[in-house]
Amino acid sequence: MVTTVAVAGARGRLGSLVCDVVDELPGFELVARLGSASDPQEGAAARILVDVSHPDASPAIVERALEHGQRVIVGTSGWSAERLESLRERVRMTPGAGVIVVPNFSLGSVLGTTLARIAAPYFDAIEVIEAHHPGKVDSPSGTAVRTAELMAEARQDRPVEAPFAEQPARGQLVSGIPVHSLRLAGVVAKQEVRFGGSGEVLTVTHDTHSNEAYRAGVRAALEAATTAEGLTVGLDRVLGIGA
Ligand SMILES: NC(=O)C1=CN([C@@H]2O[C@H](COP(=O)(O)OP(=O)(O)OC[C@H]3O[C@@H](n4cnc5c(N)ncnc54)[C@H](OP(=O)(O)O)[C@@H]3O)[C@@H](O)[C@H]2O)C=CC1
Ligand SMILES: O=C(O)C1=N[C@H](C(=O)O)C[C@H](O)C1
Repeated sequence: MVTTVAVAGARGRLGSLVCDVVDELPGFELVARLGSASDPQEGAAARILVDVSHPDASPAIVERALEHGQRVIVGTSGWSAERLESLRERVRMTPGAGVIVVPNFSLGSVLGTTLARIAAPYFDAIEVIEAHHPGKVDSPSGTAVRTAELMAEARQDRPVEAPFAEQPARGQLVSGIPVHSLRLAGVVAKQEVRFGGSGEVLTVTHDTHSNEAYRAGVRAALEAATTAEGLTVGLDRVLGIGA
């Protein structure tokens, strides 16, 4: 049986890669390439809706897909812990619904976040620096937000040291952890988590050099979406890393 797929944000940087992956994946068929001007009903018959659009548009796109009874993969940023909590409740109330939210489809990135989460309880000074291409519309990145939230959770919300955090140049506090965003020509995506200790600094760095880094994760999410039920968050969960 062929699994039909619609992609919201199909003409974007990530969307065009997702369309490529669907086209080359046996057993899947791309039936709708949706953009900001598409009729909301277009693609409603597809089994899976992949949302890789815009953080402001994503909640309504996901809600519509759930109303259509579609399985959903979300790659769009902006899904903070708070947004995910209401999505979890929405999915719980919808028998048979399956939603996979993947803040970052790159294996290296998700491993970097896992390592940062492991280190977080052992250092009281933590800062995140993320850099992206200048076309990125949001900051901080979804990956940085997710990493900060997971580190805070691993510390059982024991606050980090963030002296002078009220000064604008000290970054934006996410779950109490300062996050600094750079938007620079020449960069695709990069994240550093710096842990300050007594006489030492540990840095967990991940560099994305091209969108190809997302290909395997997109493929894994598509395969998982055919059977996934409930809300799954993170490529680590899709791949069973650290499970
Ligand atoms: N999870 C991950 O690994 C990754 C996530 N991302 C995230 O994915 C999102 C998209 O990034 P990127 O591809 O670089 O962005 P782009 O700006 O290149 O593409 C976004 C696309 O979304 C479309 N769009 C905007 N609003 C809507 C809407 N209401 N319905 C349908 N389509 C819409 C636009 O369509 P149109 O052209 O028709 O206006 C545009 O083509 C961002 O949130 C980004 O952070 C990016 C890379 C990796
Ligand atoms: O916009 C991007 O490019 C990316 N967005 C995601 C994010 O906000 O974390 C994932 C990756 O960093 C690339």
